[in-house]
Amino acid sequence: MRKIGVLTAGGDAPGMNAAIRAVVRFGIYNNINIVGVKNGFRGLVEGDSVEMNLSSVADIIHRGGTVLGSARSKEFIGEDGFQKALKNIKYLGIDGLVTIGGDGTLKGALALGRSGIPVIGIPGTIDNDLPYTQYTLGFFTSLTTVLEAVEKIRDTSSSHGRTNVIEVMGRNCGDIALYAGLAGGAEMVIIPEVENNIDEVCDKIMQGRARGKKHSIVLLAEGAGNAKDISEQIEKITGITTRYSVLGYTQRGGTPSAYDRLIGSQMGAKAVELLCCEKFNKVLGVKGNEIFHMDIEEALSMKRAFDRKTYELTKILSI
Ligand SMILES: Nc1ncnc2c1ncn2[C@@H]1O[C@H](COP(=O)(O)OP(=O)(O)OP(=O)(O)O)[C@@H](O)[C@H]1O
Ligand SMILES: O=P(O)(O)OC[C@H]1O[C@](O)(CO)[C@@H](O)[C@@H]1O
Repeated sequence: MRKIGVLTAGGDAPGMNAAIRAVVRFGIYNNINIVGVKNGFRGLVEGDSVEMNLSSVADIIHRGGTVLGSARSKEFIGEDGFQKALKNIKYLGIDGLVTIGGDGTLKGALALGRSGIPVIGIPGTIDNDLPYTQYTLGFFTSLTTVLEAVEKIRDTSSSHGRTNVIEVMGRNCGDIALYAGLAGGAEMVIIPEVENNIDEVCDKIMQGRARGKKHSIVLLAEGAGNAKDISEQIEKITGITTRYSVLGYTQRGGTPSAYDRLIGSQMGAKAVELLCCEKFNKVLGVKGNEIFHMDIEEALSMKRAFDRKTYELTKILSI
């Protein structure tokens, strides 16, 4: 490996900068040139890149977002764009590529791998929706941000004796809502993995009231419904004033947590190591305290196992 490229695609996620930094520094330490591809796969299609040196990644480990920029590139998926990307990879002299992003990014990496480009994927998305890995880069930072919001909203919920519905991101995955629900002591979580039973949610709120609870927090995953509709339904059934907040992009930015910096750094270095020992077309993941790798194709074929235990526990602990 003489030259490795690195790109970030899809939604940005805190911890991506730590991973970029590790690819660059670990690569240079091993006498490999590193090129940063700008704005995800769009940068490959357009040949937009920058040679990276030790200073290119100085002062970024603690920053959210991605210094390389990100994009959702439709052009790359089309045949013309894809061929342009392959041409630019050759032109830039890239021998191997590290992609950082979610499931779409992994599909892009797999397509390149099948065309003979050695690739390694790093899972970077706040959604935690990749079935093969316990955690993705950005998830824990996002959770922390959600918890800060939950705590602030809980204050006003208690003061006014209201119900507050908080809508969080996650696309079709309920993990942000579920884990923030458990860690934030929410009364109920509404997630796509479990059929929404509004009567059960309302019963829970009323039970809480009956034993003197002042606040009621409902965490809603974006994939399970709309905060305005759910709030209106709750207010209608319970008769309790119900407000809603949509946390939106606050969840995707901000200072990466210690955990996201750690796994970002470990994965960045591991990606370079795998390319150097000719282990190609792999994706990295987390299991317990370990970083592991597996074939991208196999990882993409896996189905998500729903964490029902955590869901049940969240319900039990909020009685
Ligand atoms: N089937 C595919 N084949 C080739 N490339 C793909 C495919 N799907 C997605 N991509 C490329 O990967 C990019 C990132 O994918 P996508 O926009 O779905 O985000 P993601 O990686 O899933 O991240 P997030 O989970 O944060 O949304 C796309 O913009 C596209 O360029
Ligand atoms: O950046 P965009 O295209 O608005 O995408 C938003 C989506 O991206 C994510 O932030 C990350 O996948 C999702 O949680 C959300 O639904």
